[in-house]
Amino acid sequence: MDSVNVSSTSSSSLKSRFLEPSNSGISSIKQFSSVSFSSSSSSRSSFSSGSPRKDTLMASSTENFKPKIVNGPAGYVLQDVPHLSDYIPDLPTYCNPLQDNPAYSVVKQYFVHVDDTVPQKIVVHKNSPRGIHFRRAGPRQKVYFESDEVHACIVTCGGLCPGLNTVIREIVCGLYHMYGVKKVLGIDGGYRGFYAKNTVPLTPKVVNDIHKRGGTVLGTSRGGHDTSKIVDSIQDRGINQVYIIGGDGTLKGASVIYEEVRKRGLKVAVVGIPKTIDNDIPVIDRSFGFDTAVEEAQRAINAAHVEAESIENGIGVVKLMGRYSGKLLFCQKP
Ligand SMILES: Nc1ncnc2c1ncn2[C@@H]1O[C@H](COP(=O)(O)OP(=O)(O)OP(=O)(O)O)[C@@H](O)[C@H]1O
Ligand SMILES: O=P(O)(O)OC[C@H]1O[C@](O)(CO)[C@@H](O)[C@@H]1O
Repeated sequence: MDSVNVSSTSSSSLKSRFLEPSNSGISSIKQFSSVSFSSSSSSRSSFSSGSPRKDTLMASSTENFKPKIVNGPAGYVLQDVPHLSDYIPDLPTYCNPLQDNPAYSVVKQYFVHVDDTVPQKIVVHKNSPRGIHFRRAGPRQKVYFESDEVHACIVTCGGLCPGLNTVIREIVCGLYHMYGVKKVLGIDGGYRGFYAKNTVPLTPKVVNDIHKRGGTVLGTSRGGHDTSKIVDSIQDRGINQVYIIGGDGTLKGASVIYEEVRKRGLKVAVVGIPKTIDNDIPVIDRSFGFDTAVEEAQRAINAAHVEAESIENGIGVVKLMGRYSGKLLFCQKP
């Protein structure tokens, strides 16, 4: 599926992707699913708490990657994320602009407390350690950038997944309307777009209708990750917030970009937004696009079922995406 999607987007220009309607994300799921092959996903499926995607991420992260572990009482472990304040001393903070937003200011306790964390395992025994926790996502009362100081960029890498354009749109509209950020740049065609391609300014007007289309309006690619060239480009363009949407390879790429940013002492926030059509991310219930993938796969299965029923000894075989996860398969109605 990935190769079908990537080649279909990489041949079109950044401008035409914004102008022309395309359904490449969803229709290519159909396209792939309607080709019949055998399914082996179920034999490799895993629903254990130590999901393969997470293990892969942890084990094969970049050489320099050292997890930030904080131990607390009763066996509490926080597997933390790195922060600008780890390497930039005395970083000033500012009040979150959301506090003046009429839509939010009336809601009490809207902000996430800096010490809020989420447990990996919800069920624990009375005497067992409290276990691994992750930082809770959400808006903080204090932020580290002033609105007019922010120059953000967004890049999409790896294979397609339904919902990529919605995520791009939400970042742009969220930054504009909620945080008063006016400078957001789209990077064309994945990581290599940082140094080899065009960029496009993203505004709420530009992204207004993109959530109705499949694929990614920014284009995507595999390969082309030259860390120092990417960080040179970030530095040259004065970018200080980098939103990176992609799978495990992309997030390993984000991790090395962060390492380089840290090494150079830059005030640049690197944000990884996990994309997987396989829904194999622990802790969260659903990764974006998974429900659409389930629905579209169901259509292919229904079509194969009709075909198989219509002839004597007919067999319909549908191969689904899912690699070691198998969740796409298990969510189908028989
Ligand atoms: N270990 C790594 N270090 C730096 N960059 C990487 C690494 N692995 C992958 N990348 C870069 O990340 C981008 C996307 O990687 P990849 O093709 O593996 O897709 P992915 O993000 O895993 O998505 P998918 O789930 O669709 O495969 C590519 O530009 C690739 O060069
Ligand atoms: O091309 P490969 O290695 O078979 O990988 C395909 C796998 O990649 C994904 O598209 C994304 O993880 C899976 O859904 C799919 O099973």
